[in-house]
Amino acid sequence: MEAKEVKRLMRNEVKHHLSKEDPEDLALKTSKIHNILFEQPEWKRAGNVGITLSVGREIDTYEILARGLEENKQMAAPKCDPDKKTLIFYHITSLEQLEDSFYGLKEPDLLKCKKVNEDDLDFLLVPGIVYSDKGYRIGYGGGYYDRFLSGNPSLYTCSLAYEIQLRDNLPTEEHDIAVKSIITEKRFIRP
Ligand SMILES: Nc1nc2c(c(=O)[nH]1)N(C=O)[C@@H](CNc1ccc(C(=O)N[C@@H](CCC(=O)O)C(=O)O)cc1)CN2
Ligand SMILES: Nc1ncnc2c1ncn2[C@@H]1O[C@H](COP(=O)(O)OP(=O)(O)OP(=O)(O)O)[C@@H](O)[C@H]1O
Repeated sequence: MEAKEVKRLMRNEVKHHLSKEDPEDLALKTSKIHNILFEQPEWKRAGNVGITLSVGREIDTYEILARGLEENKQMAAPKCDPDKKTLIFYHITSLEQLEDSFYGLKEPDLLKCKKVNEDDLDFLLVPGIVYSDKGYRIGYGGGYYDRFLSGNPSLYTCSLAYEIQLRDNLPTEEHDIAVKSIITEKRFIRP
């Protein structure tokens, strides 16, 4: 089977698994993950953080946004260009600067936000559905983050995941770029 097909199956399997989990259980795990994140030296040092706005069973990032703003960090969220499959980050200081976008996503409203210089980001939270302890990940299949990271190779990257999202032997393709760290409710993984 081709890597693409295996990725599709694994994505669906983990999504299904997540949909069966008890929301209260997940919320407890989320708070453990947040606490580990906020203790991380890279987070503490970061002045300019890129995050997505979580939807559905993704690990909550709204609390991360709030915490970052409290800690006087510049927080930035991406706007997708669905044709080119690229991401452009914009500074956000309030939820009022967000609007509903395609695919059920919340994205910055360009009329209300300033564009971020990619080189200024120093900490990027990378979303995904399935992860390996080598730092490889499977996302929604847009290739948005692989493309973004290939242009920003030295950026510090971190993914948040429940243990049940980890799998051994993820298929990898030439373009896949591993994240530098993964935080689960049980551990800090630095591949
Ligand atoms: N909360 C959140 N925001 C995020 C991401 C994310 O994973 N989570 N992304 C992480 O990258 C980007 C959005 N990723 C996307 C990836 C694919 C499609 C999409 O159009 N999917 C097609 C089917 C794709 C396919 O299977 O070929 C569709 O459903 O029509 C949309 C958004 C940026 N924002
Ligand atoms: N750096 C890149 N340059 C060109 N095409 C790319 C690049 N990275 C990924 N792609 C294309 O994007 C498609 C989707 O990639 P992949 O399945 O790895 O996405 P994903 O990691 O699940 O999604 P995302 O990064 O949006 O979370 C691939 O088929 C690939 O052709």
